[in-house]
Amino acid sequence: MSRRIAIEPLAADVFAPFGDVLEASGEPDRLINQGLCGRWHDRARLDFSDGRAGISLFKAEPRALPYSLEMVERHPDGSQAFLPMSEHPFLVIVAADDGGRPGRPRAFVTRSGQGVNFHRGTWHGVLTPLHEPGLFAVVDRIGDGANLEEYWFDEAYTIGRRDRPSQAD
Ligand SMILES: NC(=O)N[C@@H](O)C(=O)O
Ligand code: NI
Repeated sequence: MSRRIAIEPLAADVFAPFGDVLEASGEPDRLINQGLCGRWHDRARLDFSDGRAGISLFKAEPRALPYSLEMVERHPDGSQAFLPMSEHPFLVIVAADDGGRPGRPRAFVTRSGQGVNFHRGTWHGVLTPLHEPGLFAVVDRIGDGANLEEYWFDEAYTIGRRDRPSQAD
């Protein structure tokens, strides 16, 4: 099977097996602050085996497309959320688990204003901005242990350009 992977637009239903899509879309769950603010309430499953939730700031180098995916990782002890602090789209790569190894990855591109929360133990690519500044708030587990399992592919996958449908598999 081809090692080229087409990029799909991020959608909550498609992403559901891997995590949550965070976006202020549709009607808010609550109107607060004298009706001047919509609240999309409790939209991500935070899950930590022990330790606590923390918020860190990541400033990552933008990547160019096509992107060579050499590895994915997972965090067995906690979920991890990528919340962009700019309006730019970014690349989100995930893979289902197949007997302790990642299956064929899937690649998504966000729309401006979308963030993601990987469920605990979900195979994912590391934070992958596509534009400067690659500035994100990251909500993940603060605690003991590495909480990190990496898987390096024998052969890299090529994450294609969305505007080149010929790369679709
Ligand atoms: N290692 C780290 O803090 N970040 C990664 O988990 C990542 O997914 O980018
Ligand atoms: Ni991670």
